[in-house]
Amino acid sequence: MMYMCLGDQNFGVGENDRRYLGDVIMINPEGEDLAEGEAVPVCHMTGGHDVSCDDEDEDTYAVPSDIPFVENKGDENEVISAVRENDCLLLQQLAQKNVDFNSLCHCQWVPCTIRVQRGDFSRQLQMTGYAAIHVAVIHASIKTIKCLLTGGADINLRDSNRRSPLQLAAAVDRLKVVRLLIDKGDCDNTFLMAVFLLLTFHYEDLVRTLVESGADVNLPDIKGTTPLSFAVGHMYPSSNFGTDLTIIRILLDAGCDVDKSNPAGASALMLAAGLKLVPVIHMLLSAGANINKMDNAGHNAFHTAVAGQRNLSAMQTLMWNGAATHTSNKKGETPLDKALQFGSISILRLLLSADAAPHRHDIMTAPRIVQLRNYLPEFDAWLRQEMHEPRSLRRICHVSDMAVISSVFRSGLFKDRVAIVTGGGTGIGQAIALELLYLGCNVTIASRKVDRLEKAAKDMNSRLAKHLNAPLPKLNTFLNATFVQKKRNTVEVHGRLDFLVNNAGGQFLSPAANITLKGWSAVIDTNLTGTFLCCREAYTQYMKENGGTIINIIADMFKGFPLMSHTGAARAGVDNLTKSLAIEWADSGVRVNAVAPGSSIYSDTAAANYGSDDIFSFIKSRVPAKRYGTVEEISAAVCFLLSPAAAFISGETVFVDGGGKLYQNMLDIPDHQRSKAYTWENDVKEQESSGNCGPQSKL
Ligand SMILES: CCCCCCC/C=C/C(=O)SCCNC(=O)CCNC(=O)[C@H](O)C(C)(C)COP(=O)(O)OP(=O)(O)OC[C@H]1O[C@@H](n2cnc3c(N)ncnc32)[C@H](O)[C@@H]1OP(=O)(O)O
Ligand SMILES: NC(=O)C1=CN([C@@H]2O[C@H](COP(=O)(O)OP(=O)(O)OC[C@H]3O[C@@H](n4cnc5c(N)ncnc54)[C@H](OP(=O)(O)O)[C@@H]3O)[C@@H](O)[C@H]2O)C=CC1
Repeated sequence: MMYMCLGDQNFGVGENDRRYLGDVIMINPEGEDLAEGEAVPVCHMTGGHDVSCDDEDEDTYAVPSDIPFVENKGDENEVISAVRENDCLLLQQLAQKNVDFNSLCHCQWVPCTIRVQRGDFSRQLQMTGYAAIHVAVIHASIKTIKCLLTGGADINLRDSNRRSPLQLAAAVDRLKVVRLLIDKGDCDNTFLMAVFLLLTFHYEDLVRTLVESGADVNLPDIKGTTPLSFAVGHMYPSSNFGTDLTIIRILLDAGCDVDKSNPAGASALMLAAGLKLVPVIHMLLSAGANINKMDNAGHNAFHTAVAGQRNLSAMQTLMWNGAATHTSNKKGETPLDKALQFGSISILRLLLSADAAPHRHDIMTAPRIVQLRNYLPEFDAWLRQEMHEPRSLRRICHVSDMAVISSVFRSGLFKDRVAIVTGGGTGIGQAIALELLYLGCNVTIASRKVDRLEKAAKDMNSRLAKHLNAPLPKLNTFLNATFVQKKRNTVEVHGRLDFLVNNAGGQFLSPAANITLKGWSAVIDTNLTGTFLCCREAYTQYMKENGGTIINIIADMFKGFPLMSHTGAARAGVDNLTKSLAIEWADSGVRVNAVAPGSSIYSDTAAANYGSDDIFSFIKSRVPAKRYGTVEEISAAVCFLLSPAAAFISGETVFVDGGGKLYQNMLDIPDHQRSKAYTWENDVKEQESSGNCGPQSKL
């Protein structure tokens, strides 16, 4: 099988990539890593040729002189020879004689390579099996090309590498020829070609113009490749930023069918998963891509990510978004089977942590795993433990299910006090509300969903009745139409407000680049503005005159919060607000503190917010304690800070995170070469290339 070389980057093409990429692959400028079986160039022309044709006048004879000629004169036909000579007269005569302008040269081909340099780009092009039109778009003048087309040359004719004239013209950077061919409008799926041009030369305007003029953005090429999968298939794994993502955005906005498959049944999401394009995966999922769509062989995107190996970040992203992690392909193989074949410890860890390995019986004895166990005693010990430890998150959740209630604090500690716990109907907030009630406090829980609040209140009351050997404190629920309204109501009901626990909050996972203004505002309003309003009302309505204690639940965003930038910003705001209020309101006897749970406090509702438990299993591996935190552990810290034992603590943030903040960041950064070192040598070179106009500020 021949592979077509269009670009300048190296995908490290594996079997899996080939299946999806068809006959299009990238190679690096040195031409390394060519696919196995590819023709070896015997004539290798190199050189820094700037072949831009911007000064080419279409009616002149101008042909970029520095494009190396395709060196193959074997048995080229007379049409090709005329093209090489730019002999329009001869071409006209041949046309009159009805000579076929479209015959491919089938001779003893000597494949040869043209290497073209344009700015930082370098690409090479292997020529085999071409016709006059292919030679023309590389070597001939515009006039000759027009002659050829008038004489019947097919504008869409593919060379034996299936390249169209338009692709070739683009590959050697003959911009005027590109424009001529596009203007002719006959090119096969011009839109797909335009996407190629955008990828290669950043011709964004061209794509936008075509979209505006109603191009069919879903039209596949003759091999069934759609513009979207073409774009995704040509991206480089570190394409986190910049134009590459712009392309996907343009295509999606233009109405590309996000799930359209190629003939192998593969969707753009599968390609992105196989190529480790995490930001692209996010974009496609946000655009509604079917995460569990299968190709003809029964693989879904998760299979593809596993098959791509070293694709942990892609696998994690898919897992967090609810991908099925243990379905079988048509051969009956699951992702775990692949991991066992590869003997990949990291993939195995990931699958086990996510309970994606139901066929455990064969893990210990899989040949590659046996080898690894023999070589790596630590791995062997870890695996043995994994095999014997119950791992289901559900089971962990049941442990924390608060069927019983207890507290390390003395009973009656908060007797007759009054608290508001926002978000008190679920997870952490419910645990705080329950412990406060258990310690004698009257509590109002508030949130958005009235049915949830009422169910929670009923449940909490019945549990308290079983476990509290004292009169039940009051438990109210309040549906917060606005935070302000909620506070008024509570103050009226109990006549006092000793404690405010701002626990309500949340967010959704998303790369920052994809967060809409509405989404950003929703998270900032809920977590930062909502907390501020609650604090303000508690203070102005009651605590200013009577004192009180406020606890703000934030999050461990102190190393940044990648994929949760909105909440990171909001919670950092609350962290600072806590300090400001602690000082401003100190003279009213108000203490204000924050509690920062690590990102590992499991509750059903928290997990449901992310569509699955996977995010929590992943996080566990990044917590020094190597376990989930419990809602009781957060509640205990809150009760301590509310208690007199913390009377001298204000403006503080207490981390309850198993040491997580000292350990790893949640996001692995893919390998990349986008960080350019500053050295004096580079600095001098840069000055020289910019015309040496003296020292320039870098700011
Ligand atoms: C590396 C990762 C580490 C992860 C660590 C995890 C640690 C943290 C754990 C926790 O915090 S657990 C607590 C989880 N619980 C919650 O998050 C509570 C529920 N959450 C929400 O209700 C929402 O997330 C909310 C946005 C905070 C509040 O939503 P609100 O009701 O005010 O607005 P909506 O009408 O629902 O949405 C408005 C707007 O926001 C955008 N948006 C909302 N959800 C998503 C989403 N899942 N994906 C993308 N965008 C979303 C969207 O623009 C919405 O507008 P419309 O499009 O609906 O018009
Ligand atoms: N679990 C964890 O690992 C971590 C949690 N946190 C934070 O701890 C707090 C509690 O989370 P957790 O218990 O785990 O998750 P939950 O999803 O169970 O809790 C979120 C609560 O907030 C309420 N809520 C959300 N938005 C609003 C709103 N706009 N107005 C009023 N109430 C709202 C929800 O109720 P309703 O839907 O009825 O409105 C729900 O009761 C949250 O702020 C969370 O972000 C921080 C770090 C880690």
